[in-house]
Amino acid sequence: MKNILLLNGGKAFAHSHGRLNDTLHGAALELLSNAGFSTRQTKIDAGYDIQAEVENILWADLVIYQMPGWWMGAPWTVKKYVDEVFTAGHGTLYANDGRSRSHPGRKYGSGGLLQGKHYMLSVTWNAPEEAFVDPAQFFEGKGIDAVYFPFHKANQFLGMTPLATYLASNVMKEPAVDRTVARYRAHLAEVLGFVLPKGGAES
Ligand SMILES: Cc1cc2nc3c(=O)[nH]c(=O)nc-3n(C[C@H](O)[C@H](O)[C@H](O)COP(=O)(O)OP(=O)(O)OC[C@H]3O[C@@H](n4cnc5c(N)ncnc54)[C@H](O)[C@@H]3O)c2cc1C
Repeated sequence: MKNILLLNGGKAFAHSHGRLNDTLHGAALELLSNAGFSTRQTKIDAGYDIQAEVENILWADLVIYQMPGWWMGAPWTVKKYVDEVFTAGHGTLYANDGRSRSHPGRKYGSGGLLQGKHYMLSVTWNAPEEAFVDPAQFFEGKGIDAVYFPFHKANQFLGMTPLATYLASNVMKEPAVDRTVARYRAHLAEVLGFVLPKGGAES
């Protein structure tokens, strides 16, 4: 894995200020560039060229989505990015929906052209960790990836495979930004298989 596209889905709106997502995005960009990866970045809320984003995804071996949890999923700006960029990628990001005329009921979702590439979610939530993992709490113990099931499936429709999700929870009541950034750096080093530079270990 060499080329990494970092998508910053942070946005200032209501009680989200976008700063934590900017901070995590910036920390990842710095860490991964220093670790020798080639990086490109897009701040979605600042605007983007749809065709250039298709090219960025084709260039990338890994796409990282940094975004806040808004109403149980991705912000509308990130959903719009997916709708615009993935749709423009018909013929390059995906060939078709994967079915054949002889078996119209089978293999839906297998027409992606990005086999061998990966994507990763890094998400910030007001909800505490327990809300995701405890069967008695709001998300019924289903975990963060169940909450993002359609978002995962959109990326898998292109043929990409997920890397482990990074969840920063309780970020409004207890931001603990230094610890959140340190955990994220450790997560990136672990999933990408490199050693954190000295002083960069989880605190
Ligand atoms: C429309 C909407 C819907 C939402 N829906 C949900 C939902 O369904 N579930 C849920 O759990 N949450 C929900 N939220 C909350 C949302 O997930 C959080 O507001 C968001 O994750 C915070 O990310 P941010 O980048 O905007 O952080 P910010 O608002 O920028 O920062 C969060 C805190 O961290 C501090 N901080 C950030 N960066 C730094 C830094 N570099 N140094 C020091 N301190 C820093 C800030 O001062 C603040 O206290 C929703 C929010 C909105 C606006």
